[in-house]
Amino acid sequence: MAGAGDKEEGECLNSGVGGGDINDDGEEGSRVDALREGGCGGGFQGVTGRDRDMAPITGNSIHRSSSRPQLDLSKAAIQGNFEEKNPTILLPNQSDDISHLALDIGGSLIKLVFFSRHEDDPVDDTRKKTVKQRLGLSNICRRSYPILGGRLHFVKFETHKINECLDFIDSKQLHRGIDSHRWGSGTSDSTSRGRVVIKATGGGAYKFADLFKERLGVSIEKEDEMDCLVAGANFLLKAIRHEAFTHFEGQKEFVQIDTNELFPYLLVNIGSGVSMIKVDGEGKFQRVSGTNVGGGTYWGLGRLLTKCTSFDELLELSQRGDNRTIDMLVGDIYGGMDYSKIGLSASTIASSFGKAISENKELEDYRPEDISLSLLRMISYNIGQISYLNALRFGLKRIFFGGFFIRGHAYTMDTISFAVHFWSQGEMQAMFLRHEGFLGALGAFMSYEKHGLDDLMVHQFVERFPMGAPYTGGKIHGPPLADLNEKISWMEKFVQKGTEITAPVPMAKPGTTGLGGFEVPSSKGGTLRSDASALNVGVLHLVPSLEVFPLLADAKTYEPNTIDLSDQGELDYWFTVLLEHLPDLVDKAVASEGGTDDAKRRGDAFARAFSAHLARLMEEPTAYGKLGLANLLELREECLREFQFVDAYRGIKQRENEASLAVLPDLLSEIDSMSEEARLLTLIEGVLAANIFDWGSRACVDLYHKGTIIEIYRMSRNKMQRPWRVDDFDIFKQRMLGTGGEKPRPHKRALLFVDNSGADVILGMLPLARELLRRGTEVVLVGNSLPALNDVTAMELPDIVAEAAKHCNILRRAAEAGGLLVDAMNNTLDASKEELSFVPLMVVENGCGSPCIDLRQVSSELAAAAKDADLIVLEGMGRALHTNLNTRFKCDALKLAMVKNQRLAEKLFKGKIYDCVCKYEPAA
Ligand SMILES: CC(C)(COP(=O)(O)O)[C@@H](O)C(=O)NCCC(=O)O
Ligand SMILES: [Mn+2]
Repeated sequence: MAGAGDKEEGECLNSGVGGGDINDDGEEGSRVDALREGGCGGGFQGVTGRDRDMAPITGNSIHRSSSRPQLDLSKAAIQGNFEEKNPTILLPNQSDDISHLALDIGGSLIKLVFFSRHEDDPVDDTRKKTVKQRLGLSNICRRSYPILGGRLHFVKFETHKINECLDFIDSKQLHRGIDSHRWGSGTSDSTSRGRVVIKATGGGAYKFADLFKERLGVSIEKEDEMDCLVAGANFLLKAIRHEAFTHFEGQKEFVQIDTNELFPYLLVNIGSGVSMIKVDGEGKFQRVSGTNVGGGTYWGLGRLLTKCTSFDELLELSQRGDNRTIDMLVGDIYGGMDYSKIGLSASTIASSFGKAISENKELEDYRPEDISLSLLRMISYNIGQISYLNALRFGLKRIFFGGFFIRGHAYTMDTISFAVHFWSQGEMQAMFLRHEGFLGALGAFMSYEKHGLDDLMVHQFVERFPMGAPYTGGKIHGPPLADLNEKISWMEKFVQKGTEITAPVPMAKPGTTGLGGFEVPSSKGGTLRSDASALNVGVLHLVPSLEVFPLLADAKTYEPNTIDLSDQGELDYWFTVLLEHLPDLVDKAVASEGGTDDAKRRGDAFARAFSAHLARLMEEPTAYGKLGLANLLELREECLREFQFVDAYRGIKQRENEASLAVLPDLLSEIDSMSEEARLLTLIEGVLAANIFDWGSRACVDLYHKGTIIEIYRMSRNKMQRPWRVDDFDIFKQRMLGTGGEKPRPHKRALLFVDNSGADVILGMLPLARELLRRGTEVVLVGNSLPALNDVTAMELPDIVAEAAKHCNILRRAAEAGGLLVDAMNNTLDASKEELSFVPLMVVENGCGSPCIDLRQVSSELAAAAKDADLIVLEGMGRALHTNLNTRFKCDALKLAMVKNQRLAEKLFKGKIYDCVCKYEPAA
């Protein structure tokens, strides 16, 4: 792996180049030693005191590896104990944002891909340290990954406004993060040293090279367009889960591509002209054909014939067109009849624009809308047909279409798909790519030598859809805005300027003619933006530490979402629920930030951003990839974070924690007075009853007005009545307590996925954890990495456990053994065997900030903890019902939740609100 052990020259410097935290990585020890001694040539001069104030070391001073981003090592200092094997090194001058960029400069659009890296928060988290030791994670650290985390941004500009693009690069200083020796030009000879080189492809890479030099002082290094297209397509198809989709008869469906079965395929890139490339592997391809009738033809002819001033306008016109007025149809020739013998319906186009020859009409007599549609159909069919023929020629079954001609336009895709389907008689599939226009730019980006991106896997990418990106009527999709104020003012402007994306356009199911294709576009309406791809592409977060949860019985077929939102009824319902929640959530969020004017402004911007997302998704539910309820709930949290609401339920969580901790001792002594059997039932009842504290449920929030936390908790417990709606308790009890006097062996390690703060975790899950500990099972509490609603986070859990441990020896000893009690920390790290004989209670973060959990992408901590686990307890609606209800695990799994939504109860269990679910499934 191109990581810490990279074999390139400048080896000793590599340790610095790869990242600031050299701690925890055994491999880096020698480099740290070198650093201490001021070794390794010039690279570490800043550390040893020589040239303390030296500017960032440039490529000139040392031959750098091109494999990783540069770090500014000036004033670097070892933090803490010098004797420690792998001390943390502080790099005070390291900017938190290192950027890299590549371009595809086409005839009409400039596509820009850039990478920004943010340093991790250097919080000295004692929990993490001990957990790493406990779980044997000490050798796992970011440094063993090929690259550090960061974000990949996709932006486009119109080529004739190239100055806007240059301004953008300049304002973000994107070209500063690059030098030819790091994100290598590949030509590391002396002539290129010190030169700032940007990789670019497309004709504009030649045409505008001087302008780039003049304006930004950078050299453009041209990359072959075909190489880039293929590299970009291969990357997307391997790295992004919901990238490729079919679009047939108005229905978009994502296709899961097995990377082992990706090749060969035909890549059809529709730009101004069209290239058809047979792709056989990584870097293995051949341009087998093409056609000069492409996007440029549509736009050029369209401009002449309709006087449209932009491509998007032309496409938009087609939405309202009827090509029958201008195209000669089979029916026109056959007196309104189908020519069914050869499979042609009366409405099949016999000759594009053919009617114009027999009618005594001038250009002005035709509606521009009809001309545009006729032209669009002509070109799309033609491309579809030639693609089919080429796929046939080489025996290829899959054809991927890319390029900005498509523009996420439903009708264009349907037309191409129809042609491929029709000619191949259903044998071949036309597929489209969500990042259709960025293939070249991505490929140019990939051509920087060994940035490690190509080593990453699908679970290490998280796509997010920030709203802080200027959107101006489908023309320019500008940069994501980092500055909060800018973001908010953009949101304000957005609302003033236009309501394009807040005015959803229903997608009517298209009428097909059965034999010969569609008569009119499937999605009509003047307000529909033709460039539907505007908000289809998010920011790609690269999180190298994410892993697939190892206990999934079948990771390949895993589907986190239980409810299918492709059902319109479900979608409408959940959209309404989320919109109804919004005012209350904004109030809570604003209050959590002190209710200041600034907080109110941010709250307003958040509400607008989230509503705009919902509107966009109403318009096209699959715009951001396959849509599930979990995505919607996470999107809400992401929007809050985007407008800097760190923890909207902070106050509520605190209040409920305090109230619950106060009654915990009484609950524990009540539990302790019971028989083993009664105790187990009471504990499970307790978890279910306490799951009622859910601020994401409208019904529950209404309930909270009716009593204190403790009153509601008591009421909920009193109402517990078996059998529950799903009741596997007896099977679980049998596994735990055995039958006929035979004691089963306790589980070795249990992972408890906790849910809400307050009573839920303190009076529900902690007592259950305590019981498991008492029985000799190690317990790992799995908490959220980031706040979501009133969920408890992994960061908050140690304090809660510490408070609870004051009243309970079992919890105290286990927490000590697990390194959760700060006072006991030092003892624990070098504790005697006797002290460690207690089974530990640990805390790990789950890697997400959502009320639900997608187990394809969890923290490395959780994945490591899972290796020895033989019991999983998933708690709450989000984690056990909305997601994972049907998930099978390699170990025993208990799913516990109270259903706090009437519709969900009906839908899933034919039950009613406040029903409980206790689903137990032994190892698959
Ligand atoms: C967001 C939630 C999944 C959180 O539930 P939890 O996981 O805390 O049990 C849940 O509150 C929910 O599905 N709410 C839906 C909205 C409503 O019923 O009002
Ligand atoms: Mn919750």
